[in-house]
Amino acid sequence: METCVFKYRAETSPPFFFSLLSILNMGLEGVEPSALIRGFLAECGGYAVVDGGFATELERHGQDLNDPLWSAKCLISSPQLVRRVHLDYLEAGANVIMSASYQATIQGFEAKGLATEEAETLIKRSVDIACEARQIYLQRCAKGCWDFPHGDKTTQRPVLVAASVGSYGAYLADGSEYSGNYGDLVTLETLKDFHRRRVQILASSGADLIAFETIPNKLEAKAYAELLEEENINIPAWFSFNSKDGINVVSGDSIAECAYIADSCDRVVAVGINCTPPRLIHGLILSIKKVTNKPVVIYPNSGETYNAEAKQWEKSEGKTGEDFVSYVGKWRDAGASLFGGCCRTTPNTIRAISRVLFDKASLDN
Ligand code: MET
Ligand SMILES: [Zn+2]
Repeated sequence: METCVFKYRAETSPPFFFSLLSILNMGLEGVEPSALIRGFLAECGGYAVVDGGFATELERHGQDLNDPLWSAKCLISSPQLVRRVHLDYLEAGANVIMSASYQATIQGFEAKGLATEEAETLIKRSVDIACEARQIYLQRCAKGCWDFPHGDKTTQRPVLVAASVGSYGAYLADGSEYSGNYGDLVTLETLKDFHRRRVQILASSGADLIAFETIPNKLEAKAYAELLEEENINIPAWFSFNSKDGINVVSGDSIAECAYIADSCDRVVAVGINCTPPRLIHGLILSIKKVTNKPVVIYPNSGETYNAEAKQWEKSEGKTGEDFVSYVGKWRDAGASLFGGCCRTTPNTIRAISRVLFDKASLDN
């Protein structure tokens, strides 16, 4: 297996690349996958920073993503902007950037008239673009062009590229991404067949891990876990669920049962929550910690609610926008290890999270 970060080793040679990434380069055979993420977290200083909202950041840059492909539309129309947004998150302090493949599906591209081969190339391209951004970023760091938001400027910050996988509901673009209700006709096999090819492509794309994001129900978590085993996927994965009530995932399935599915799969190295209001995160971390010792990843949305009729985001109760960063210390104390943002969070959110985690002064406050 080739991880695209590995080729930077000769140029940069930070200790990180000899430890974690040399293991990653060997694949998962013979290595306890959780050791990979723990090594990565140790290299990061105990906690890692994940990037922020990707699609909504493309929108902030003027893109109209009112399209079934959502952010994946920009893989065709604005690949430079995709790279730029990755770079903005790296510059803001992210240790993990997620590819623009969330809603990039073979079925979705084919519905736009693309050939299967073109669709597959675009999915792989999403990871290539993220890897290019990382290369540019690391080269700029090596030249000392950019200041690190934290830490020793002579040390390379570890950066992983995660290949994003959105749910079947995200592809349907019919609201089921946030209801988790696929109806009785959708079975475990339907979901595995839907995701299989994209997961295969992403597993051999050069990404360091697969981020299964915004998982709305137990069935889809089970489908991912079985796919990882059946296809012998040899890069690690994380499972991240979404919730509307802080108790269950959006379908009503219990977060404990969902987290247990993730815990039972050796290839899953972190479990968590994304695209969920910040005020619900604390309780969810505690519930997840009860069923797994795997690191917990959380990247809430800004706390605003999308009004589908008015086609706009509206303020809701609790802290929203940059204010939610004040919760980060509490989430860390509850046991989370990876922190970022989802929809409507920005590079400023990520910069602020990075400051809270790594700035000694703010930790003591
Ligand atoms: N990583 C994806 C994004 O920020 C997650 C979307 S959640 C609906 O675009
Ligand atoms: Zn989101």
